[in-house]
Formats: sequence, C-alpha cells, structure tokens
Amino acid sequence: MPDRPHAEPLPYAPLRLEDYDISPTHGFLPAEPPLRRLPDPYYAPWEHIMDRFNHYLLGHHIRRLMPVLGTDRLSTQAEYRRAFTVLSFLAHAYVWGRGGAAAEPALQFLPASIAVPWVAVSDFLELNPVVCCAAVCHWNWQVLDEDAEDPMALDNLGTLHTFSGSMDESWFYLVTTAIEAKCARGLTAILAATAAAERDAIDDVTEALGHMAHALAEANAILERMYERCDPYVFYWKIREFLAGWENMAEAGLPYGVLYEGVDDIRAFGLDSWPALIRRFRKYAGGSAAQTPLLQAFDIALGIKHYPTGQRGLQSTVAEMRHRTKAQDISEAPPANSYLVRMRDYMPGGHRRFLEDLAATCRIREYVLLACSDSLLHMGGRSDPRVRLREAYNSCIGLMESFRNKHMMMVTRYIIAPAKMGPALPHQKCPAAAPDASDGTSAASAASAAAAAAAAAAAAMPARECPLQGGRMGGDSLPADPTMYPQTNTAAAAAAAAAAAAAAAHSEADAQGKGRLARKLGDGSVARGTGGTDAIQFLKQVHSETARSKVPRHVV
Ligand code: HEM
Repeated sequence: MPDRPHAEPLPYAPLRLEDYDISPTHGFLPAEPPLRRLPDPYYAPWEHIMDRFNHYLLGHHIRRLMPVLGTDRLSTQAEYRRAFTVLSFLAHAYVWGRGGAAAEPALQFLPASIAVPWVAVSDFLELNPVVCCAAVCHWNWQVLDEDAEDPMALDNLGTLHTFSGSMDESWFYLVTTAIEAKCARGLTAILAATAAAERDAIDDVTEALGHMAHALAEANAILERMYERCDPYVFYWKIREFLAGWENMAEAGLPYGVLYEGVDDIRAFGLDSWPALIRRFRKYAGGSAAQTPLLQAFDIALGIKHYPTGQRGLQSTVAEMRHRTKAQDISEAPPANSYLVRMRDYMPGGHRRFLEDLAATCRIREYVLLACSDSLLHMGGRSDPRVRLREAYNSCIGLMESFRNKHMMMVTRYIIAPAKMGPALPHQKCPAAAPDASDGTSAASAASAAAAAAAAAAAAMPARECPLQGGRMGGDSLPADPTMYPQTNTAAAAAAAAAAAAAAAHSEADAQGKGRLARKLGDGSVARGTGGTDAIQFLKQVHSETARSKVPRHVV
C-alpha cells in the first residue's frame, strides 16, 4: 500500500453487506419482493383501504376512513416495511388529498390512527415518519414475470401503489427501483475495491473499479428512460404534491409542519398556549431519490466530497493531503453538505450505518492518488498498472458526473419548465432532451443548457403544439379554467385558500396557506425540490464537485 497521509493506518475490517440489511443481488431493495398485504387479518382495515386507495382518494374518503390499529402484531422486517409503505400512503393522502374542488387546505393534524402506528413502525425501521424513497421505490414493487431472463429489468417491474393511479407515477418510482437492482453488483464491487486497496493489490482495485463503472453505466442508461413513460406535466402537477413533506411548506399551507396526534401529546395545551403547541409540530422533508443510499455509497467509495451549499471545498489531491498532514488538521473532518447528511435520517437504520462504516473504512481515492503520485513513481504507458488504475477510477467519476448531468437536465424538464409554464397547458409534447454535457467543460451550465435546448425545441414546434411559447400557447395566454384540475389551478387554489384562511381558527397558519407545492413560479422565484433544496443551485454544486474529483494525468 502506498504511504498514507495519516500517521497511523486506520484499523480495517471488511464490511459484509448482509450485516446492513443489504442484498448482494438486490442492493438496497429487499431480496424478496415486498409483501403485497399484511398477512394478519387484524390489519385488514388498512389493506381494505389500500385495495381501493385511488378510488378513496379521488372520492375524498381518505380523510374519513381511519381505524386505530396497534403494531404489536407485526413480526418480520417485511411486515414492518409493508406497514410503513401503507401508512406513508395513507398519511400523505390524508394531509395533501384535499376534499372536493380544492375547498380544503392541507391538513396540519395527523390523526392518531395513522400517527401512532406510523411512528412506532418508523422507530423500528429507524427512519423518519414521512414518505421517503424507501416507502415508494424500495418497498413498493412487484416482479411481473418471475421467469423472465432479468426479473428486475425495468420493463418487468410494477408498483404496488401510487397516489395518482397513473402509469407516469409507477414509472417514476420504478426507474429508481430498477437502478437500485442493477447497481447491487456495484456495491459488492465497492467492498472488493476497498479490500483490494488495503492489500495493495492494484490490479484487483482496477478490476473492481471496472465493475463499479459497469453498474454506473447501467444506472445512466436506466435513468434516461424516465422520459419514456413519465410525462413532466403529470409529474409536476399530479404526482409531486403528494410526495411533499412538511418542512418549509408555509406556502403550501403547513407553516408549522404537522402535528402527530396521539404521539406528541397535545392535551396539555389549550388555545391560550398556541405558541407552545406549535413547537410540537413535526417538520420533515418530503420524499426524494436523494434519500437513496446508492449514490452516497458511490460518492463515499470514490471519495467525492460534497460541501455545504454555496461553499467550494477542497477535493483532496496528494499535495493537499500532504499539506493537511503537515498542518496536523487531518483529524478534523471537512464540512459536509448538510442536506445530503440529513437525508440519511430518511433511510433505514442499517443502510445509514453502512454509509457511516463505509466512510470509516474506504480509502480507494487515497490509494489511487498516492499510487499515481509523480513524487512516488513516474507514470508509464497503458501497460503501467497505475495508468489503468487511474483510468478505471476516472471512468467511474465520469459516469457519476454523467448521471448527475442527466439528472440535472431531468430536474429542469420535470420541475423548472412546468413551474415556469403554469398548469393551464396542454402536455402533449416535451422538448427534446439536451445533449449530455458530461465532458466536464460544459457540465456546470447543464441546467441552463437544458433550458436553452428546451427553448430551442419549443421555437421549432408549431405554435399550437408548443407548451413553451408563453406568448402564443403558454400559460399566460390561456385563461385558467376553474373547472379543470382545481387542485392545481392557481386561481381556484388561491381563492379556496383565501376562503379557508378567513374561516380558520388559527389565522396565522391559514393566512400563509395560500399556495401549493405544485404552482406556477414567477420570474426570479426559486424552484425547490421535495427535499426542500434550491434544486438547481444544489444540484449544480453536487455535479461540479463530482467533475472536480477526476485524478489528473500528473498528480502532484
Ligand atoms: C423526474 C425525475 C426526477 C426529478 C424531478 C428529481 C428531482 C430531484 C431534486 C429536485 C433533487 C434535489 C433535492 C431535493 O430537494 O429533493 C434531487 C436530488 C437527487 N436525486 Fe433526483 N429526481 C428525479 C429522479 C431521480 C432518480 C431516478 C434518481 C436515481 C436514483 C435520483 C437521485 C437523486 C439523488 C441521488 C439526489 C441527491 C443529489 C445527488 O446526489 O446528485 N433522482 N432530485
């Protein structure tokens, strides 16, 4: 092993995926398909609602049909996961599934019948009681043809539940599910590369990096398929709202978050102690694929560091590692991106611990940097194992960069563009995807490039078909029809919210509840992810930190 920048090598013990509830074949998905129902008939009332979930949501029944059930009859991990998914759907339908014609605002009080079992199940699984990637993507799938050559291929998967009942929503979840399944071998490769680096087995590190690259290439290919079956209009106006959490949601009618009745005792509070009561409201970010441990595992494995948003941090080069060694500040961990760290609270406990333990044991990037350091050895041609090592490592970085580039364009098309266009628009045509700018030179402006490409595609479309040309067919030129999609009709929604605010007892909360997560954004407004980030600023930084992690030809 090349010299470490640390005075003493850290003790190394190989990690085993099974110890973290990770499957060698399915990665962060369970190895067996998730339960379709809870076996104990005691839970029939929940399952009965789930059998007719979309009908009940459509008919505004979810707010009325809530039995109170305990969790002591759940026994296996699979049952707890099923319960978590069921309760997540019920809870978010309850809070966001407004009564007829946008007449009701989001609800700030979650009844004990949902809150009590949901918190108990969440405690067991060690994650926050709010919808998350695990609930809708990891524990919400089925295999269509079990004899298929690749049972976990995207086209062979179905969802168990959706909020909207649309194929678009199923596809949105299943793209993530299929990526998780395909990358399972990448996790095994990460552990193999880590162990090989410890043994100083350079060819084995290179080979394992090759397997990691293979997994990442598959993830890239699957990600691109999002456009096939998920319409940006449907995503933005029909699906996304249900995935919202209750943090930074004042504009959507939840200024304090949500109060979990029966869990966070409110009996002691009268109306005169409203300030004390609102401190008991819970605030959680909404569901986002940022909650998958997968990308964080690859970041850790490759030593890609993410710094607080708005800060440009050091990516360790050999010189920097040495400088920091001299400065004796290596024990001080660099500041991390707090959003990404916080997203770990939305992952099951085992997966979160895997990331922590991987970070404590994985030294692949250091190994590559030190092996390729000029001061140690002069790099030869392709026959030089260090050249192949660097290439294999950089190819992984390039694929991570490409994934983030594609993802950023996706966010532009699925969030930024619909938010700018407004709801009263036809959604038959999407602008062509912008080319992948992952060569590292134009990546930093990927989002604006995507927006420009979208605008160019829009300009080329006939006026009547073009959803992007606001002057002719755009949101501003079409009067909003209050009878159509009242949930997302800004005029109707604003009127309904104003009426609700006037009628409500807690005037401050309701006065702010005039907007929606899905709404048209004016110029200069920031588009936020369901996780609450300033989406593009955050994603641009994460992308450029990835691009900067490549190991240059001459390491000094
Ligand atoms: C229509 C598709 C998608 C949209 C609109 C979207 C949107 C977003 C947004 C807005 C963020 C910023 C964090 C937040 O506030 O939520 C984010 C982060 C993230 N998303 Fe997505 N996402 C999509 C699909 C996916 C898929 C399929 C994956 C893959 C598993 C994924 C993985 C991630 C990751 C890992 C992050 C954290 C940032 C990073 O590590 O690069 N997303 N996404």
